[in-house]
Amino acid sequence: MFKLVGFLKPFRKETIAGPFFKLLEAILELLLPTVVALIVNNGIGRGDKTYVLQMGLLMIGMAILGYGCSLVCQHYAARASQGFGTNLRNALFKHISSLSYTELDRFGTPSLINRLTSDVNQLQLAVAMLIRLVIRAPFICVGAIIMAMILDLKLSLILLVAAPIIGVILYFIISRTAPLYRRYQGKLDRMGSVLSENLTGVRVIRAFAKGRAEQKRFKETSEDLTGTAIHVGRIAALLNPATSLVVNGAIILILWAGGLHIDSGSLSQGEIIAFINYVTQILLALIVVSNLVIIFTKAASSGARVSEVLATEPSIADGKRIAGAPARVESSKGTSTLPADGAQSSVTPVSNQPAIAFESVSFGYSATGELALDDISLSIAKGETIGIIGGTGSGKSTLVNLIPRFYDAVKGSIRVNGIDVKDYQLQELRRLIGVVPQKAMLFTGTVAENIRWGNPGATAEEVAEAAQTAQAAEFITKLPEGYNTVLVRGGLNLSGGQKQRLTIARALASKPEILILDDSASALDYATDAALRKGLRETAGDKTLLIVSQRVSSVRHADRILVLDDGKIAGLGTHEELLETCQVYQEVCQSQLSGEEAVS
Ligand SMILES: Nc1ncnc2c1ncn2[C@@H]1O[C@H](COP(=O)(O)OP(=O)(O)OP(=O)(O)O)[C@@H](O)[C@H]1O
Repeated sequence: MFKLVGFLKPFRKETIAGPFFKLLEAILELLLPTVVALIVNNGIGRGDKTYVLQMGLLMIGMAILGYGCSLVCQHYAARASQGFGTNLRNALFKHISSLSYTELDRFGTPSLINRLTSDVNQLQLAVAMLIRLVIRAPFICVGAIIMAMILDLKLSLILLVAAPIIGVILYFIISRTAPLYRRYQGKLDRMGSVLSENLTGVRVIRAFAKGRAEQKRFKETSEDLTGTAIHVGRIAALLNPATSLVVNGAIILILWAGGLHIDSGSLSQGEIIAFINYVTQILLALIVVSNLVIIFTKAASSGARVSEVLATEPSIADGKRIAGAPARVESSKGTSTLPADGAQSSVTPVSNQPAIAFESVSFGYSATGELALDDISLSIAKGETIGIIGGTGSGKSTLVNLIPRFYDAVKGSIRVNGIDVKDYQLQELRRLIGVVPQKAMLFTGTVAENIRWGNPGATAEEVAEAAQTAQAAEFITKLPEGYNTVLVRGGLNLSGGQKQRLTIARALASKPEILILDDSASALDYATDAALRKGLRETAGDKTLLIVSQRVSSVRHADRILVLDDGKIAGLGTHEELLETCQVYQEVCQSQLSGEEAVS
């Protein structure tokens, strides 16, 4: 939590000067009732108009000066809070970008969005209040009590009794609202999650006519959130009336006791007016303090949520190997050295080293849960095309996600070009691998910009070539502006198959050594899928290709096919070999291909 204070460092001047000017304003405000008392006693009481005029002008001067001070403070508070918010948001975003899928899965997207937006906003507001009011309100409270004590010590004892009562009220409210604010933020995350599911899955919801059910689910989540907000609001709402009650009670007592003092001549009329003015100032300041308490209680829970993300260390960090430095590779045939050759890729394959090697790899998504991959050993030669097939949930995506270290294996090791993936700099490793995920994801921008995304230096010819291989060139040329057509919001204006082909073109344009297609041609018709595989084969060169698919037709022409079943290897070989030896593969083929197709 204290780490967050560091984000205020660049605004040291504002955080010191802001409260200083506010303090000047508060001093002027504290002096005003005394000036009023002087006007009443020395001016009005004695009928001295000149005195009243002079002191009146002094009051106006003090008010203008106070206003000026307040404006300067406001300016500093705005600069510091906005700057703090921007820096914190940027740092949080950068940190979130560095987290691995494991941490991102743990927090969940809606919660991270809430932490980046509403929690940072809450902290930003707290900073503004910190500069504008945190010093001023208590200063006015204490100052007004001191001024009142100077005026009449005995009368001010009433205030000294009222102060601890207010302290108890504040403690009662804070101790009850703080946990509720945390619960409220959690429920806000839950509502974000329901909202996000509904917006992204709107087509499915409509197709299944689940609109009503989803509206009901959203209403329930929303009402749950509202219930907590009302509950916490009810407790927090006690603060102002309770404080007012105590202070007004004190005012009544002061008026009663003050009246007696005036009668006895120990207090003047001007002084009692000043005294009541001070008590009113205390009341107003206490109302501000009460609201500050609510703002800071909320900010404390937001701060804890933001700090939790910032304190989360990415479980997947860069390896020891410095990008560009030669790497030592241990193999059964001895140790060789990988030369460093600059930014593009410092990893030069060592002869006889497989492009990818899994050695007794196991993986589970949670430390205690089931294994999604169990003891996988596999070696893929450079330039080889491997098809990966298996039922849903058999571990196909999990297996390929371990290669670019989206997740880390819990047991065993994975080597790329003979080097443990954990030894690579992440950027270097991921530059070697092009991944086309199951869900096509494009960005706002032109078609060409999207294809160039992984390789901004790609020439127009390279972009066209990648599109051609991905079977995207034809539909791109038919778009209104061809390669300059702007894709809106993740490619909303494209069909599922078109989006998939563009994501494949994007991966190809970055010229990876290893290309992983994770069920990324599922929306293509059989003819286009076949043309895509032909294009990939013709242009592959020594590129290693991993094709994950549910369709036998997509993998049957691969050099070898890996069959996964419940996280384990059920078979590995050519289509023909597996038809002979692997029962799982036979069953998949039987369910998809006619007898003739299967053996042809
Ligand atoms: N992010 C995740 N968190 C927890 N469990 C997961 C996660 N992703 C996948 N799993 C689980 O891991 C197992 C393997 O999933 P995986 O996505 O690798 O299967 P798959 O063979 O690619 O399936 P499909 O063909 O349906 O995409 C499944 O049991 C799945 O429920």
